Formats: sequence, C-alpha cells, structure tokens
Amino acid sequence: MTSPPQPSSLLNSTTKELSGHTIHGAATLPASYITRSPAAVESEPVVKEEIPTVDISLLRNGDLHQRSSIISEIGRACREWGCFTVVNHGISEKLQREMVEAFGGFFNLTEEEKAVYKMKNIFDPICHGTSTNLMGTHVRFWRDFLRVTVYPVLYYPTKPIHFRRVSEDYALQTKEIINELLRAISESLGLEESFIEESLDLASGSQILNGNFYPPCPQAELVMGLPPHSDPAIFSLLIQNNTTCNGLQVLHNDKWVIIDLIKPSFLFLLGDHIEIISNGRYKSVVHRVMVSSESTRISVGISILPPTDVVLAPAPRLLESSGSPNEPRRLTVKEFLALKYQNKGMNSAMDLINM
Ligand SMILES: O=C(O)CCC(=O)C(=O)O
Ligand SMILES: [Fe+2]
Repeated sequence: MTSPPQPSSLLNSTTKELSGHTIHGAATLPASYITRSPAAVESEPVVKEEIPTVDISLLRNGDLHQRSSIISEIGRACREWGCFTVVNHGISEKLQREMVEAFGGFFNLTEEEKAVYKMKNIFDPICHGTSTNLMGTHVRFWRDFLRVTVYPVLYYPTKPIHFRRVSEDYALQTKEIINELLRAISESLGLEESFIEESLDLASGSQILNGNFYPPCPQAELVMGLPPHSDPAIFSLLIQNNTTCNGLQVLHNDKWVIIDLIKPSFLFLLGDHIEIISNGRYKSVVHRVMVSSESTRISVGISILPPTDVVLAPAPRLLESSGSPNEPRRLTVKEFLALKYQNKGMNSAMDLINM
C-alpha cells in the first residue's frame, strides 16, 4: 500500500489521483479545495423543479403550425430559463452511452498516459487538465476534464481505442441537431433562420467535445466540481453517465435547481454568445456542479464555437428596441473571453459588452 502523499504533492495531483488517495484514507483535502462553508451549504436555496422540455422532432417533421409552436417554446425556454431538456432528437441511447464511456475510459488511463494531452494553452485542440480555476484565483475545483476539437479536424486521444470512432459519429449526428436549434433560436428572435450561423461565421468555426470527470470526494459538501458560471459559448448539449449524483444545478429565480439529466434526453445550456446576439433578451444560464462522496459523475458536452476573430454584437434588428443609452461594444470572441476571465466570470455577458 502506498503512503499518503504530502500536501505539496497533493497540489500537483489530478482530481482523480486525489480521490484515490483520500477517499479510503485521510479525509482532509488541501485547503484550496474547500470553497463552501457549512453555513452556506445549510442556507442555500436548492430545489427540485421541472425545467422546460422541447420535442425537436417537430422542427423536422411537424406541420407549419407545430413547427412554429415549438419555436415559440424554445424562445420562451431561452428567455425564462436559458436551458431546457431536448427530447425526440433521434440520437440513440447506445451512442450517447458509448460517448460517455469513451471519456470514462480516457479518465481511467494512467496519469502518465493522460499527461501527453496536458493543457498548455486554452486554445489547444485537445487538452486534459485538472481542478484549476481559469479565472485565476488560488481556489481549486473537484474536476478533471478533456476537451477535444472534433471539427474541422478530428482530434482524439489514442486510448481508449474506440474514442475516435465514437466521437466522429457523435459529432456528425449532434451537428444536425445543433443546426436545427440554431435556426430555431434565430427564428424565435424574429431573425432570418440563418442569422446566427452567418453572423458568427460558423462555416469557419469548430465543434468541441468537453468531457468532465468528478470522482468521489471525501469532503463533498464543502467543495465544488465547478463554481457558478455561464459558458462562453453559443450553447452546449449535455449528457451524463448513469450515476446517483445529480450534480448539475442551474440558477433560476435566485434558486439552484437540481438537474436530473435522464438519457436519452440532452440538456441544452444557453451560452454567452446568444445572450449578446439577442441583446440580453435571452440569458446565458448560470450553472454549477456539486460532487458526491460516493459516485463518480461524468458529463459530456458538445458545442460549436465561432472563429476567435469574429465580432460578438447584438443583432442590429434587436438593438433598435433595446432602450439602452450606450452603443454596446463590439468585441471579438477572443477579446470577450479575455475580458470574461479578467472579470473572473462574475459579470453577465451583456454587462461585459456594455461596460
Ligand atoms: O458537468 C456538468 O454537468 C457541467 C459542465 C460545465 O458546466 C462545463 O463544462 O462548462
Ligand atoms: Fe458550464
């Protein structure tokens, strides 16, 4: 049996290593992981509530009336929640399971094998990282991640062996749903259906897979998998493994709503880019991740990103009626990301644009 590592080496460990070292032994984590006080845990409003559900088969196969009523439902969900459950999307539960298992297989490789993909730059097309907070503080979170660009070039870890085939199929099949949702969201804002696609030059953009790994944690109540944040993205579609831990929570009307992510549905999470295009009519959803002392949670998100030099700005048609006294700033995707990190993710996307 190996002896428990010293505190300094714990700080260089991945979350997975730390979980292995602590869960069966000493249950004390390095102080930088403790981000919640018992009093805060007690007093936070956490509730179970049903979030909107959208049947997207009706975008494809419904008659005109059904299609327009689904577009209104998508609009309402984006306005009131910034998230919804996507059902009847046509992707098999088998492919979803294989995708989650492929990420699980990667996270369970040895630390040496995973280190090949260690993040050097946040724009690396494939990168693995752990616990750190990109917002720049000395706080750490209970999560390992692997981010992989799957389009226009398919990157993949060489192990597990089936990662390549599964991620290629998954990227191809989800792309259709992503495109349908992009068109529906544009229409729901009263814009041409191709507006978002064209204004963000998505034909030159990329498609990204994000795998998150949250192993059991001995002090689960006091740590966070991910702190409250909105995604600097257009939107993501999320799935998770079969776990007893419903770790994801979204902020709605000042309460944290626990998300029960049941396969084969996807969870749609609206990101900052659409908040900006919609001139704040739609809000990117603030969400956070809690962890469990017993089970491992794996989540996989897929999203598309515009080229980093594309300008993020409200759609001109939505600007006229906004009533805002100032012209919003025109920031490129790259500048927006830098500003978001500079402000430690504390401001909404529209606040950053209007600053
Ligand atoms: O693990 C989750 O459910 C959410 C992950 C997440 O919020 C992210 O990767 O930005
Ligand atoms: Fe997120």
